[in-house]
Amino acid sequence: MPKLMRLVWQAASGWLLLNLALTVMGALIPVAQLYVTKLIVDRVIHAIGTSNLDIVPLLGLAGLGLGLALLQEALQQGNAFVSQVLSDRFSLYANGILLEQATKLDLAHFESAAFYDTLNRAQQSGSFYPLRVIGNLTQLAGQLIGFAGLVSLLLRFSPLVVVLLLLTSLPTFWVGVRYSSRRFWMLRRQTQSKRLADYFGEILTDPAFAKEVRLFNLGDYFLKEYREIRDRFNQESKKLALQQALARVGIGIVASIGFYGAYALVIWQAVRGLITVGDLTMYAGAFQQAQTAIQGILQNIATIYEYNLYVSQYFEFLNLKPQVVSHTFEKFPKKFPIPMRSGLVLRNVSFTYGGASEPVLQNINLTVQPNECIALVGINGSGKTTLLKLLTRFYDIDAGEITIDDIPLQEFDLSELRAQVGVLFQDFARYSLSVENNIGFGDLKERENQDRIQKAATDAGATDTIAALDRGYQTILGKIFSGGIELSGGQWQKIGLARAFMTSAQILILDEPTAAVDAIAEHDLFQRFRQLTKGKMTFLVSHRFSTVQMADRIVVLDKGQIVEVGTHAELIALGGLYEKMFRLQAASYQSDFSASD
Ligand SMILES: Nc1ncnc2c1ncn2[C@@H]1O[C@H](COP(=O)(O)OP(=O)(O)OP(=O)(O)O)[C@@H](O)[C@H]1O
Repeated sequence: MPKLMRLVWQAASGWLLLNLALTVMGALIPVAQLYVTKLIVDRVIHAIGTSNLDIVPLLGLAGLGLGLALLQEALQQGNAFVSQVLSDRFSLYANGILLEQATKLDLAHFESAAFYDTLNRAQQSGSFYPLRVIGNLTQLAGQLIGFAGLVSLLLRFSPLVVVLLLLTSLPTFWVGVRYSSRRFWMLRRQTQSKRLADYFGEILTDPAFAKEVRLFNLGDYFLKEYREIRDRFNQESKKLALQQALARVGIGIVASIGFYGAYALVIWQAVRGLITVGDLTMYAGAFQQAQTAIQGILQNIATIYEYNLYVSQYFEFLNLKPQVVSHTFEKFPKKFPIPMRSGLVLRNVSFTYGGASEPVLQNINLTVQPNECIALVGINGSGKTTLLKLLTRFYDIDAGEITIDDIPLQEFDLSELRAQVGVLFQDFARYSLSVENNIGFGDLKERENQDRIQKAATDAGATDTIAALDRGYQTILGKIFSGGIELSGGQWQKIGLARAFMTSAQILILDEPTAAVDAIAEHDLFQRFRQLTKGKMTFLVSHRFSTVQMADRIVVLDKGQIVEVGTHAELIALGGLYEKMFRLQAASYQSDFSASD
């Protein structure tokens, strides 16, 4: 609760105070209205009894009643406006914090189902429930003040009535809390199934799946799965709602007994002449309002309790901590050497993915000169991408050491390190934004520098692709937004490559960036890449040996270990795994050629 209060205060302190003030003022009006009604009734009865009607004070009281009613209406409308502004401000603030937190977390978080459960719950809870808690709290403050006023009226009549009122209202509270928490735990339990249903929904609506869904006729299957899960949720919800409704019937009976008991008492007192008819009207009204108020208060507390459970899910997400941080030397991180002198060294490096039982990389030893081009080769799953991800500290290693100019990677500021390692991954991002943005994001400060962007596009061999687009660099890519143009896989790769060329990083990594381009284009591209990156440390992963041969040295990985290192000629002469893979690919090309002959 204090955390939440701080959050709302930071988001919109002025609007929160205004909301509170208007609610409290609005709560006092019904009490004043009751008192004015009593004064009117007493005057009328007095006038009837004495046949002496003094109309002016009566009109004054009626005017006061009207004024109070108008004021209440104005306060209600004013508060509705204030609540809307508060709500808009807060949801923007809370969502912003959630997204900010998401950008700070590790890549490893995005590879865990538990993380997605937490994120999903935070997204569901974050924008709605915190404000509901605040709304209910201000409402509660108003209710308590209004209730105190009514109680002070009732105490003049009988403390017993107040006790009766409290006792007959307690079951409301109990039922409220019980069913709120049951509903909360039900929804929490359903998180993963709900995500699965959402996922099925996404498959049916996401363009990435649209082709296969039609081709394999998967639509009905996913729809059925979706409906089954949602229907199960509906059944559970219905069962709970029915139990809650029955419990509420019981509460209603208890409350009615309380109300009519007290009402009888008031009438009895009036009949005995102990109170005036005005008092009778006031007490009956006060009792009814007080009962509604206390039930409202207790129900409100139960609701706050329930909403707080949801809010805790929002904070659960905000409490996640990234593991990979610039922590060790936060105050004085080492400067990344520009230029690098001795280069990169991996010493006995081992790494296991979180949740995996076996290490994916074991005992890796490798030294790379600042101007060297290294090709990584190995069968699928041998650990090539993982090794490259360690260089950007997407994960921290379990054992060994990775250094640049003898400085361990952890001693650099994380963002400075990442600015020095430019990567184009296999699964690079395709932003459904302009070509200019897609390339410019490679160096955010230069994203409007047309010359840099055009040079990067030229280096990546993307100029022909861009020239063919109607709006050139301003063309929106992808089909999600109006006017968007979809590119082929190879064209997208060139755009991605141009983004990698935007960076002024000293280490450049291309992880199978050319899988979707043809062999000739790949050969051209790597030749250009070699020229452009002369003097830089570069890594490339490719399954095409014609490309791999261009590297200064080739590192062969097998089951997470380096098994061979050398030039193409050396490795062929060695007659090991590399030679075998090379021979197999050459043979398949030959058979392709002879088949086409
Ligand atoms: N995020 C991850 N979490 C857990 N295991 C992973 C993760 N990424 C990869 N792996 C596992 O690590 C091993 C090596 O994967 P990696 O992607 O490094 O191989 P690769 O050599 O680049 O393969 P490819 O040639 O198919 O791209 C594989 O067995 C894979 O299942």
